[in-house]
Amino acid sequence: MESIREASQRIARISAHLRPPNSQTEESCVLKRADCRAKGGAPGFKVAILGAAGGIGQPLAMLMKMNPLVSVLHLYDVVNTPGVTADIGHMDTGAVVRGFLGQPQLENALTGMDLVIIPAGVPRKPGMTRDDLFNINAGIVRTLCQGIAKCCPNAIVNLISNPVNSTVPIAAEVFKKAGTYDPKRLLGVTMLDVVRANTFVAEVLGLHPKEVDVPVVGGHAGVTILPLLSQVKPPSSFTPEETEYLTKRIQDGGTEVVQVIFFSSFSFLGAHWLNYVKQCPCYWQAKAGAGSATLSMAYAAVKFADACLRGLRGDAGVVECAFVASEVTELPFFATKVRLGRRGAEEVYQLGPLNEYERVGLERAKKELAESIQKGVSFIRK
Ligand SMILES: NC(=O)C1=CN([C@@H]2O[C@H](COP(=O)(O)OP(=O)(O)OC[C@H]3O[C@@H](n4cnc5c(N)ncnc54)[C@H](O)[C@@H]3O)[C@@H](O)[C@H]2O)C=CC1
Ligand SMILES: O=C([O-])CC(=O)C(=O)O
Repeated sequence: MESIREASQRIARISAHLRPPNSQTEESCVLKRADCRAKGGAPGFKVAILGAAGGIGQPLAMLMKMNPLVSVLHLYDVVNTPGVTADIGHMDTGAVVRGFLGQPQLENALTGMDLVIIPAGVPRKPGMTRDDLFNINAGIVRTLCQGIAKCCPNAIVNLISNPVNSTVPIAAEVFKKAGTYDPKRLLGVTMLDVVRANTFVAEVLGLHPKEVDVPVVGGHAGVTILPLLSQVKPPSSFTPEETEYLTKRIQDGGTEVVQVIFFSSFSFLGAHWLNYVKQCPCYWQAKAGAGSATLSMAYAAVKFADACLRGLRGDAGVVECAFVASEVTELPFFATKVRLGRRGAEEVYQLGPLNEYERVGLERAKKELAESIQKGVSFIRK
Protein backbone atom coordinates (compact mmCIF):
# COMPACT_ATOMS: atom_id res chain seq x y z
CA MET A 1 0.00 0.00 0.00
CA GLU A 2 1.24 3.51 -0.88
CA SER A 3 1.73 5.70 2.20
CA ILE A 4 0.25 9.20 2.38
CA ARG A 5 3.79 10.62 2.14
CA GLU A 6 4.56 8.60 -1.00
CA ALA A 7 1.21 9.57 -2.54
CA SER A 8 1.77 13.28 -1.96
CA GLN A 9 5.31 13.02 -3.42
CA ARG A 10 3.86 11.31 -6.50
CA ILE A 11 1.20 14.04 -6.90
CA ALA A 12 3.87 16.74 -6.55
CA ARG A 13 5.94 15.02 -9.30
CA ILE A 14 2.93 14.85 -11.65
CA SER A 15 1.83 18.45 -11.06
CA ALA A 16 5.39 19.67 -11.73
CA HIS A 17 5.06 18.20 -15.25
CA LEU A 18 1.67 19.85 -15.75
CA ARG A 19 2.69 23.40 -14.86
CA PRO A 20 3.39 25.81 -17.73
CA PRO A 21 7.14 26.44 -18.20
CA ASN A 22 7.25 30.09 -17.19
CA SER A 23 10.07 31.58 -15.15
CA GLN A 24 8.47 30.74 -11.80
CA THR A 25 7.75 27.07 -12.50
CA GLU A 26 10.65 26.20 -14.80
CA GLU A 27 12.75 24.89 -11.91
CA SER A 28 10.37 22.01 -11.32
CA CYS A 29 10.02 20.95 -14.99
CA VAL A 30 11.91 18.01 -16.45
CA LEU A 31 12.97 20.07 -19.48
CA LYS A 32 14.31 23.52 -18.68
CA ARG A 33 14.24 26.43 -21.16
CA ALA A 34 18.06 26.52 -21.01
CA ASP A 35 18.16 22.90 -22.23
CA CYS A 36 16.20 23.73 -25.37
CA ARG A 37 18.09 23.72 -28.65
CA ALA A 38 16.95 27.27 -29.58
CA LYS A 39 19.67 29.51 -28.16
CA GLY A 40 18.29 32.83 -29.37
CA GLY A 41 20.70 35.21 -31.06
CA ALA A 42 18.60 35.45 -34.23
CA PRO A 43 19.41 38.57 -36.24
CA GLY A 44 17.25 41.54 -35.41
CA PHE A 45 16.83 44.32 -32.88
CA LYS A 46 16.19 44.19 -29.16
CA VAL A 47 13.12 46.21 -28.19
CA ALA A 48 11.68 47.02 -24.75
CA ILE A 49 8.15 48.26 -24.09
CA LEU A 50 7.69 50.07 -20.75
CA GLY A 51 4.02 50.06 -19.75
CA ALA A 52 3.51 46.85 -21.72
CA ALA A 53 0.46 45.63 -19.78
CA GLY A 54 -1.62 48.74 -20.50
CA GLY A 55 -4.26 49.66 -23.06
CA ILE A 56 -1.63 50.68 -25.61
CA GLY A 57 1.10 48.37 -24.30
CA GLN A 58 -0.70 45.08 -24.94
CA PRO A 59 -1.68 45.54 -28.62
CA LEU A 60 1.68 47.26 -29.17
CA ALA A 61 3.48 44.23 -27.73
CA MET A 62 1.44 41.94 -29.95
CA LEU A 63 2.22 43.94 -33.09
CA MET A 64 5.94 44.20 -32.22
CA LYS A 65 6.04 40.40 -31.74
CA MET A 66 4.83 40.19 -35.35
CA ASN A 67 7.59 42.53 -36.61
CA PRO A 68 10.33 40.54 -38.39
CA LEU A 69 12.94 43.19 -37.49
CA VAL A 70 12.57 42.35 -33.77
CA SER A 71 14.62 39.46 -32.33
CA VAL A 72 14.06 40.10 -28.61
CA LEU A 73 11.04 41.78 -27.02
CA HIS A 74 11.15 42.82 -23.35
CA LEU A 75 7.80 43.62 -21.72
CA TYR A 76 8.03 45.74 -18.57
CA ASP A 77 5.23 47.06 -16.36
CA VAL A 78 4.41 47.45 -12.69
CA VAL A 79 1.46 45.01 -13.07
CA ASN A 80 0.39 41.94 -15.06
CA THR A 81 3.48 41.31 -17.22
CA PRO A 82 3.70 37.55 -16.44
CA GLY A 83 0.29 36.95 -18.03
CA VAL A 84 0.80 39.29 -20.97
CA THR A 85 4.25 37.76 -21.62
CA ALA A 86 2.95 34.17 -21.49
CA ASP A 87 0.10 35.12 -23.83
CA ILE A 88 2.20 36.96 -26.42
CA GLY A 89 5.08 34.49 -26.04
CA HIS A 90 2.87 31.75 -27.53
CA MET A 91 2.63 33.56 -30.90
CA ASP A 92 4.61 31.59 -33.52
CA THR A 93 6.67 34.54 -34.75
CA GLY A 94 10.43 34.94 -34.40
CA ALA A 95 10.96 37.37 -31.51
CA VAL A 96 11.87 35.93 -28.11
CA VAL A 97 9.60 37.51 -25.46
CA ARG A 98 10.61 38.11 -21.84
CA GLY A 99 8.55 39.71 -19.08
CA PHE A 100 9.73 42.02 -16.27
CA LEU A 101 7.59 43.07 -13.33
CA GLY A 102 8.11 46.08 -11.08
CA GLN A 103 10.91 48.50 -10.37
CA PRO A 104 13.48 45.88 -9.19
CA GLN A 105 13.35 44.30 -12.68
CA LEU A 106 13.59 47.57 -14.67
CA GLU A 107 17.35 47.38 -15.18
CA ASN A 108 17.20 43.81 -16.52
CA ALA A 109 14.37 44.87 -18.82
CA LEU A 110 16.49 47.66 -20.28
CA THR A 111 19.98 46.20 -20.50
CA GLY A 112 21.15 45.73 -24.09
CA MET A 113 18.08 47.29 -25.76
CA ASP A 114 18.32 49.01 -29.17
CA LEU A 115 14.88 50.65 -28.99
CA VAL A 116 12.77 51.52 -25.93
CA ILE A 117 9.08 52.39 -26.44
CA ILE A 118 7.34 54.11 -23.50
CA PRO A 119 3.54 54.06 -23.23
CA ALA A 120 3.66 53.96 -19.38
CA GLY A 121 1.43 56.32 -17.45
CA VAL A 122 -2.16 57.33 -16.90
CA PRO A 123 -4.52 58.20 -19.77
CA ARG A 124 -7.12 61.00 -19.92
CA LYS A 125 -10.69 60.77 -18.71
CA PRO A 126 -13.53 62.90 -20.16
CA GLY A 127 -13.09 66.59 -19.38
CA MET A 128 -9.31 66.36 -18.87
CA THR A 129 -6.58 67.89 -21.02
CA ARG A 130 -3.33 66.04 -21.69
CA ASP A 131 -1.61 68.55 -19.42
CA ASP A 132 -3.79 67.31 -16.52
CA LEU A 133 -1.74 64.07 -16.71
CA PHE A 134 1.52 65.91 -16.01
CA ASN A 135 1.55 65.47 -12.23
CA ILE A 136 1.48 61.66 -12.42
CA ASN A 137 3.21 60.94 -15.71
CA ALA A 138 6.16 63.31 -15.25
CA GLY A 139 7.48 61.25 -12.34
CA ILE A 140 6.92 57.95 -14.16
CA VAL A 141 8.82 59.16 -17.24
CA ARG A 142 11.64 60.52 -15.07
CA THR A 143 12.15 57.14 -13.33
CA LEU A 144 12.04 55.17 -16.57
CA CYS A 145 14.48 57.53 -18.31
CA GLN A 146 16.90 57.29 -15.37
CA GLY A 147 16.87 53.54 -16.00
CA ILE A 148 17.52 54.04 -19.72
CA ALA A 149 20.44 56.42 -18.98
CA LYS A 150 21.98 53.74 -16.76
CA CYS A 151 21.29 50.54 -18.71
CA CYS A 152 20.95 51.35 -22.43
CA PRO A 153 22.16 54.94 -22.97
CA ASN A 154 22.55 54.35 -26.71
CA ALA A 155 19.01 53.09 -27.27
CA ILE A 156 16.56 55.02 -29.44
CA VAL A 157 13.67 56.18 -27.22
CA ASN A 158 10.10 56.48 -28.54
CA LEU A 159 8.13 58.44 -25.94
CA ILE A 160 4.34 58.04 -26.06
CA SER A 161 3.32 59.00 -22.49
CA ASN A 162 1.36 62.26 -22.31
CA PRO A 163 1.71 65.18 -22.22
CA VAL A 164 4.33 64.49 -24.93
CA ASN A 165 5.01 68.26 -25.24
CA SER A 166 6.38 68.10 -21.66
CA THR A 167 7.52 64.48 -21.24
CA VAL A 168 10.07 64.76 -24.07
CA PRO A 169 11.76 67.80 -22.42
CA ILE A 170 11.67 65.85 -19.12
CA ALA A 171 13.45 62.90 -20.73
CA ALA A 172 16.03 65.24 -22.32
CA GLU A 173 16.79 66.84 -18.94
CA VAL A 174 17.16 63.42 -17.26
CA PHE A 175 19.60 62.31 -19.96
CA LYS A 176 21.51 65.61 -19.74
CA LYS A 177 21.88 65.16 -15.98
CA ALA A 178 23.17 61.63 -16.51
CA GLY A 179 25.57 62.83 -19.25
CA THR A 180 24.01 60.52 -21.86
CA TYR A 181 21.83 62.95 -23.85
CA ASP A 182 21.88 62.49 -27.61
CA PRO A 183 19.07 64.60 -29.11
CA LYS A 184 18.92 62.37 -32.19
CA ARG A 185 17.91 59.37 -30.10
CA LEU A 186 14.96 60.92 -28.25
CA LEU A 187 11.72 61.02 -30.25
CA GLY A 188 8.26 62.04 -29.05
CA VAL A 189 5.68 59.94 -30.89
CA THR A 190 3.24 62.14 -32.86
CA MET A 191 2.53 59.47 -35.45
CA LEU A 192 -1.11 59.11 -34.38
CA ASP A 193 -1.73 62.70 -35.51
CA VAL A 194 -0.37 61.79 -38.95
CA VAL A 195 -2.36 58.54 -39.06
CA ARG A 196 -5.55 60.45 -38.20
CA ALA A 197 -4.75 63.25 -40.66
CA ASN A 198 -4.20 60.74 -43.49
CA THR A 199 -7.52 59.04 -42.64
CA PHE A 200 -9.64 62.20 -42.39
CA VAL A 201 -8.07 63.90 -45.43
CA ALA A 202 -8.46 60.74 -47.53
CA GLU A 203 -12.15 60.66 -46.59
CA VAL A 204 -12.66 64.27 -47.71
CA LEU A 205 -10.74 63.72 -50.96
CA GLY A 206 -12.32 60.34 -51.73
CA LEU A 207 -8.92 58.59 -51.77
CA HIS A 208 -7.47 55.53 -50.05
CA PRO A 209 -5.57 56.62 -46.87
CA LYS A 210 -2.44 54.88 -48.15
CA GLU A 211 -2.36 57.28 -51.12
CA VAL A 212 -2.32 60.33 -48.81
CA ASP A 213 0.57 61.94 -46.93
CA VAL A 214 -0.21 64.81 -44.55
CA PRO A 215 2.68 66.45 -42.64
CA VAL A 216 1.59 67.29 -39.07
CA VAL A 217 3.96 69.63 -37.23
CA GLY A 218 4.21 71.41 -33.86
CA GLY A 219 3.41 69.17 -30.91
CA HIS A 220 0.88 66.69 -29.59
CA ALA A 221 -1.97 68.55 -27.85
CA GLY A 222 -4.85 70.71 -29.12
CA VAL A 223 -3.71 73.74 -31.11
CA THR A 224 -0.08 72.58 -31.03
CA ILE A 225 -1.11 69.84 -33.50
CA LEU A 226 -0.77 71.65 -36.83
CA PRO A 227 -1.63 69.74 -40.01
CA LEU A 228 -0.09 71.34 -43.10
CA LEU A 229 -2.89 70.83 -45.60
CA SER A 230 -1.12 73.03 -48.15
CA GLN A 231 1.60 70.34 -48.33
CA VAL A 232 -0.66 67.29 -48.67
CA LYS A 233 0.45 64.67 -51.17
CA PRO A 234 -1.00 64.21 -53.72
CA PRO A 235 -1.24 68.02 -54.13
CA SER A 236 -4.84 68.95 -53.27
CA SER A 237 -6.84 72.08 -52.66
CA PHE A 238 -9.36 72.47 -49.84
CA THR A 239 -12.24 74.92 -49.38
CA PRO A 240 -12.07 77.13 -46.24
CA GLU A 241 -14.81 74.93 -44.70
CA GLU A 242 -12.85 71.74 -45.45
CA THR A 243 -9.67 73.29 -44.02
CA GLU A 244 -11.45 74.34 -40.82
CA TYR A 245 -13.20 70.97 -40.42
CA LEU A 246 -10.04 68.92 -41.06
CA THR A 247 -7.75 71.03 -38.86
CA LYS A 248 -10.16 70.91 -35.92
CA ARG A 249 -10.88 67.19 -36.33
CA ILE A 250 -7.17 66.31 -36.45
CA GLN A 251 -6.44 68.53 -33.43
CA ASP A 252 -9.34 67.02 -31.46
CA GLY A 253 -8.84 63.42 -32.61
CA GLY A 254 -7.71 62.24 -29.17
CA THR A 255 -10.63 63.95 -27.45
CA GLU A 256 -13.03 62.38 -29.97
CA VAL A 257 -12.00 58.96 -28.60
CA VAL A 258 -12.12 60.03 -24.94
CA GLN A 259 -15.43 61.86 -25.43
CA VAL A 260 -17.63 62.46 -28.46
CA ILE A 261 -17.43 66.03 -29.78
CA PHE A 262 -20.22 67.04 -32.07
CA PHE A 263 -21.90 69.77 -30.15
CA SER A 264 -21.55 72.22 -33.02
CA SER A 265 -24.14 70.17 -34.91
CA PHE A 266 -26.57 70.85 -32.06
CA SER A 267 -25.94 74.59 -31.94
CA PHE A 268 -29.42 75.25 -33.36
CA LEU A 269 -30.80 74.08 -30.00
CA GLY A 270 -29.50 77.16 -28.19
CA ALA A 271 -27.37 77.31 -25.06
CA HIS A 272 -29.94 75.84 -22.65
CA TRP A 273 -30.67 72.64 -24.60
CA LEU A 274 -27.05 72.32 -25.70
CA ASN A 275 -26.01 72.13 -22.05
CA TYR A 276 -28.64 69.44 -21.51
CA VAL A 277 -27.31 67.37 -24.44
CA LYS A 278 -23.74 67.75 -23.14
CA GLN A 279 -24.71 66.19 -19.83
CA CYS A 280 -26.19 63.10 -21.43
CA PRO A 281 -23.57 60.32 -20.96
CA CYS A 282 -24.29 58.53 -24.25
CA TYR A 283 -23.52 61.73 -26.19
CA TRP A 284 -20.63 62.82 -24.00
CA GLN A 285 -18.42 59.79 -23.42
CA ALA A 286 -17.02 57.65 -26.24
CA LYS A 287 -14.92 55.34 -24.04
CA ALA A 288 -17.14 56.19 -21.04
CA GLY A 289 -14.18 57.18 -18.87
CA ALA A 290 -12.27 53.97 -19.66
CA GLY A 291 -9.32 55.78 -21.22
CA SER A 292 -8.08 57.26 -24.47
CA ALA A 293 -6.94 55.92 -27.84
CA THR A 294 -5.21 52.56 -27.48
CA LEU A 295 -5.72 50.54 -30.67
CA SER A 296 -5.04 53.28 -33.24
CA MET A 297 -2.16 54.39 -30.97
CA ALA A 298 -0.65 50.89 -30.90
CA TYR A 299 -0.92 50.83 -34.71
CA ALA A 300 0.72 54.26 -34.96
CA ALA A 301 3.43 53.35 -32.44
CA VAL A 302 4.35 50.22 -34.38
CA LYS A 303 4.39 52.15 -37.65
CA PHE A 304 6.80 54.62 -36.06
CA ALA A 305 8.92 51.98 -34.26
CA ASP A 306 9.23 50.03 -37.50
CA ALA A 307 10.47 53.20 -39.23
CA CYS A 308 13.06 53.67 -36.43
CA LEU A 309 14.22 50.05 -36.81
CA ARG A 310 14.51 50.38 -40.59
CA GLY A 311 16.58 53.52 -39.98
CA LEU A 312 18.77 51.62 -37.49
CA ARG A 313 19.24 48.89 -40.11
CA GLY A 314 20.57 51.54 -42.50
CA ASP A 315 17.63 51.77 -44.91
CA ALA A 316 17.73 54.98 -46.95
CA GLY A 317 14.91 57.52 -47.15
CA VAL A 318 12.99 56.65 -43.98
CA VAL A 319 11.08 59.85 -43.15
CA GLU A 320 8.34 60.34 -40.52
CA CYS A 321 7.05 63.18 -38.32
CA ALA A 322 8.23 63.25 -34.68
CA PHE A 323 8.58 65.70 -31.77
CA VAL A 324 12.35 66.16 -31.46
CA ALA A 325 15.08 68.62 -30.44
CA SER A 326 14.93 71.13 -33.23
CA GLU A 327 16.21 74.41 -34.65
CA VAL A 328 13.32 74.76 -37.09
CA THR A 329 11.68 77.40 -34.85
CA GLU A 330 12.96 79.34 -31.83
CA LEU A 331 11.63 76.52 -29.58
CA PRO A 332 14.04 73.80 -28.38
CA PHE A 333 11.60 71.02 -29.39
CA PHE A 334 9.22 70.87 -32.33
CA ALA A 335 7.56 68.18 -34.44
CA THR A 336 8.41 68.09 -38.13
CA LYS A 337 9.41 65.45 -40.63
CA VAL A 338 12.71 63.81 -39.69
CA ARG A 339 14.95 61.37 -41.54
CA LEU A 340 15.57 58.26 -39.46
CA GLY A 341 18.94 56.55 -39.67
CA ARG A 342 21.44 54.49 -37.70
CA ARG A 343 21.77 57.22 -35.06
CA GLY A 344 18.06 58.12 -34.80
CA ALA A 345 16.66 61.40 -36.14
CA GLU A 346 19.66 62.18 -38.33
CA GLU A 347 18.06 65.07 -40.19
CA VAL A 348 15.30 67.43 -39.06
CA TYR A 349 13.44 68.95 -42.01
CA GLN A 350 12.31 72.57 -42.27
CA LEU A 351 8.62 73.49 -42.28
CA GLY A 352 8.42 74.37 -45.97
CA PRO A 353 6.11 77.08 -47.35
CA LEU A 354 2.99 77.77 -45.21
CA ASN A 355 -0.23 79.51 -46.21
CA GLU A 356 -1.79 82.31 -44.13
CA TYR A 357 -4.09 79.92 -42.19
CA GLU A 358 -1.10 77.76 -41.24
CA ARG A 359 1.06 80.78 -40.30
CA VAL A 360 -1.62 81.91 -37.81
CA GLY A 361 -1.89 78.34 -36.50
CA LEU A 362 1.88 78.14 -36.10
CA GLU A 363 2.00 81.23 -33.87
CA ARG A 364 -0.76 79.80 -31.62
CA ALA A 365 0.98 76.43 -31.51
CA LYS A 366 4.35 77.94 -30.55
CA LYS A 367 2.82 79.96 -27.70
CA GLU A 368 1.30 76.89 -26.03
CA LEU A 369 4.29 74.68 -26.83
CA ALA A 370 6.74 77.11 -25.19
CA GLU A 371 4.86 76.81 -21.88
CA SER A 372 4.59 73.00 -22.02
CA ILE A 373 8.29 72.62 -22.83
CA GLN A 374 9.28 74.96 -20.00
CA LYS A 375 7.05 73.05 -17.58
CA GLY A 376 8.88 69.81 -18.42
CA VAL A 377 12.34 71.38 -18.14
CA SER A 378 11.50 72.99 -14.78
CA PHE A 379 10.23 69.68 -13.39
CA ILE A 380 13.78 68.27 -13.55
CA ARG A 381 15.80 71.47 -12.97
CA LYS A 382 13.77 72.68 -9.97
N1 LIG B 1 1.51 60.03 -27.92
C1 LIG B 1 0.30 59.72 -28.28
O1 LIG B 1 -0.10 59.95 -29.42
C2 LIG B 1 -0.62 59.06 -27.32
C3 LIG B 1 -0.29 58.96 -25.98
N2 LIG B 1 -1.12 58.33 -25.10
C4 LIG B 1 -0.67 58.25 -23.71
O2 LIG B 1 -0.11 56.96 -23.45
C5 LIG B 1 -0.17 56.70 -22.05
C6 LIG B 1 -0.69 55.30 -21.79
O3 LIG B 1 -2.02 55.17 -22.22
P1 LIG B 1 -2.84 53.79 -21.99
O4 LIG B 1 -2.01 52.63 -22.43
O5 LIG B 1 -4.17 53.98 -22.58
O6 LIG B 1 -2.93 53.75 -20.39
P2 LIG B 1 -3.16 52.47 -19.45
O7 LIG B 1 -3.49 52.98 -18.11
O8 LIG B 1 -4.10 51.53 -20.11
O9 LIG B 1 -1.73 51.79 -19.44
C7 LIG B 1 -0.62 52.39 -18.88
C8 LIG B 1 0.27 51.31 -18.32
O10 LIG B 1 1.39 51.97 -17.71
C9 LIG B 1 1.72 51.21 -16.57
N3 LIG B 1 2.53 51.98 -15.64
C10 LIG B 1 2.16 52.92 -14.73
N4 LIG B 1 3.23 53.34 -14.04
C11 LIG B 1 4.30 52.68 -14.54
C12 LIG B 1 5.67 52.67 -14.23
N5 LIG B 1 6.18 53.46 -13.27
N6 LIG B 1 6.47 51.86 -14.93
C13 LIG B 1 5.98 51.08 -15.91
N7 LIG B 1 4.69 51.04 -16.24
C14 LIG B 1 3.85 51.82 -15.56
C15 LIG B 1 0.37 50.82 -15.97
O11 LIG B 1 0.51 49.74 -15.05
C16 LIG B 1 -0.40 50.48 -17.21
O12 LIG B 1 -0.29 49.09 -17.51
C17 LIG B 1 -1.06 57.80 -21.46
O13 LIG B 1 -0.25 58.79 -20.86
C18 LIG B 1 -1.76 58.37 -22.68
O14 LIG B 1 -2.19 59.69 -22.50
C19 LIG B 1 -2.29 57.75 -25.50
C20 LIG B 1 -2.66 57.82 -26.83
C21 LIG B 1 -1.90 58.52 -27.82
O1 LIG C 1 -6.10 62.21 -26.30
C1 LIG C 1 -5.44 61.57 -25.47
O2 LIG C 1 -5.43 61.79 -24.27
C2 LIG C 1 -4.56 60.49 -25.99
C3 LIG C 1 -3.80 61.01 -27.13
O3 LIG C 1 -2.78 61.64 -26.99
C4 LIG C 1 -4.40 60.87 -28.46
O4 LIG C 1 -5.32 60.06 -28.67
O5 LIG C 1 -3.95 61.58 -29.37
